Amino acid sequence: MKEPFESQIPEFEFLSYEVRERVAVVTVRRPQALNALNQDLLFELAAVTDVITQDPEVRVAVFTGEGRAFVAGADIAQIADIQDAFAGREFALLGQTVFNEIAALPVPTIAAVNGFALGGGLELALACDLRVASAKAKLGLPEVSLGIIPGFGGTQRLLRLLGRGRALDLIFTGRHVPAEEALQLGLVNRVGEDALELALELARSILKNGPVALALAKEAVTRGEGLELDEALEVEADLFGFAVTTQDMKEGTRAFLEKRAPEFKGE
Ligand SMILES: C/C=C/C(=O)SCCNC(=O)CCNC(=O)[C@H](O)C(C)(C)COP(=O)(O)OP(=O)(O)OC[C@H]1O[C@@H](n2cnc3c(N)ncnc32)[C@H](O)[C@@H]1OP(=O)(O)O
Repeated sequence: MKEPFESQIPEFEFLSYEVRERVAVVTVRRPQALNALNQDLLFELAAVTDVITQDPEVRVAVFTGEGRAFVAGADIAQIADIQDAFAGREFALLGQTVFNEIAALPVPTIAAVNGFALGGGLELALACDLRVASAKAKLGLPEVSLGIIPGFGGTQRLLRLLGRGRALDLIFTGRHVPAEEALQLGLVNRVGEDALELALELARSILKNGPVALALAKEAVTRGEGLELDEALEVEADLFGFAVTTQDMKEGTRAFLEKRAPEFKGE
């Protein structure tokens, strides 16, 4: 007999994982250190991406933090112990690999920024597709204040999201950007009282749509980002071609013509 999926979920020390109405909620739980990312926590984040990918229930994933921080960065005590350039590069590559895995998740991902999202914390949020923040959240890349640079993808993902001028403003000053300003900059998509509630509300509005179409749309945007426009448009056309072959397309178009809500199966 097949084991229920829940029994295959590993025990996490620094994370909790739960699924609420098809939304996976991953909560980073190391509140005594403002959820700073030590190496074990990074390994657990990598493991949880496998869980999300394999969990048949999950259609959207939300990442958030326990207590007053989302994630206050990589663990500064561990960084202080790094002895040479090789080990420093390995540390950056570890964080980049884990965040690449999060960025490559097939389902839409949302960072619910409930408090400080600094350094590696903002880099985690930047690896998600969308970011929502509570009004009290503060976001930034303060690495230069420690004599280092963002190393978990921040220099590249912030550049792509905000453009060179605004990215370098945040990277050079290392300042903590308040949520309202982050909204104006386009660093976050929405601001409200409670980041998790906001993320779940956003997830609900995504869940109404065709699951395969969501994955294909994410793939089109992701693959197109690094290409010339003509090549990127070819990728879009190919993925559109795939979308029209799905059961979800048949259901979505039929439901429209029959003036009823679609019932997508993700096939
Ligand atoms: C490649 C990636 C590189 C990086 O990510 S480098 C790290 C970038 N992040 C930062 O530079 C932020 C560091 N943290 C802070 O600046 C402050 O915290 C805050 C402004 C976020 C909050 O300040 P306050 O409210 O005064 O709290 P508190 O007493 O500083 O922090 C509570 C406990 O949390 C620990 N902690 C906070 N951030 C980190 C961290 N990133 N790494 C390791 N520990 C951290 C502290 O040390 C302390 O611990 P204790 O109570 O034992 O003194």
